[in-house]
Amino acid sequence: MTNSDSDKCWAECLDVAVEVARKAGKVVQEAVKQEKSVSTKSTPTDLVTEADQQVEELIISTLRDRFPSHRFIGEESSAAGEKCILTDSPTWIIDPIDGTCNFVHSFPMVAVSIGFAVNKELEFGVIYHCFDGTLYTARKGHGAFCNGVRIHVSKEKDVSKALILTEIGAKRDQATLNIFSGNIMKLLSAPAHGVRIIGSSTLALCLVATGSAEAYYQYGLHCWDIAAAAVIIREAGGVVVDTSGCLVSKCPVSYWLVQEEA
Ligand SMILES: O=P(O)(O)O[C@H]1[C@H](O)[C@@H](O)[C@H](O)[C@H](O)[C@@H]1O
Ligand SMILES: [Mg+2]
Ligand SMILES: [Mg+2]
Repeated sequence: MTNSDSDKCWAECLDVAVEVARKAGKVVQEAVKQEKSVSTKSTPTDLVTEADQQVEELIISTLRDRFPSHRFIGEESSAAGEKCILTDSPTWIIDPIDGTCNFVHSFPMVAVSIGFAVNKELEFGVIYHCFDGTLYTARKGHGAFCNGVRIHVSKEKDVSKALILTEIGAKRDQATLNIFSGNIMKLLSAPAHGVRIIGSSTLALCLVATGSAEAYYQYGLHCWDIAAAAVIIREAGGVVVDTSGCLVSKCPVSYWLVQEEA
């Protein structure tokens, strides 16, 4: 496939991703009003609902019909035991409901996140805010957008003039809580203008991409939380780094314990 052919192809995939994200977002909008059947995964605070599973099934089946040769990595498929295998094949990396705890409580910070990688490089990301319909998109080399308007990260470099976003994640053991609270104390003593936890890593990362906050950090994020957002952050002029401060240049999925096919 020539460069211009693949360029056209991934552009078409992005259009389909936007269509599917909106469709899935509408299902979430309806589901949030219904009675929810809530269960837990890795810890008592790692919630999952039937809606998470149904929305992921809707996204993957729609995309698989359109692109039968593509591969899929989904949060709930992974929870059901499917291995996350990243190869050079076109791969969709999906978080059907990001902010499940918020969804359960009808707290209005819930998103559908669809990332897309080829040759282990992230090509584009789509994040749809299920409550207010805001759509964040970005394609490698083509900029990042919020509802079609170009977005850019904040220019602020001084932590004492920064608003920082983070998430605790699902672990609540004492060691994790000590690290988490210790980091917040350090930031508040900097003193950062503020630290915020909104309960959706993808929407938090989109707020960084729009310049509404200076940084986001979290230990233990999954690839489906960050795949789409990484493209949006980079195309908005930001960087994605690992805990040692090194740039995560390849697709984070290959970075995070994803067994590469032998
Ligand atoms: O499970 P979902 O898809 O809701 O994603 C959330 C993660 O589970 C949290 O660990 C993480 O802290 C973030 O809240 C992230 O949005
Ligand atoms: Mg998530
Ligand atoms: Mg999720």
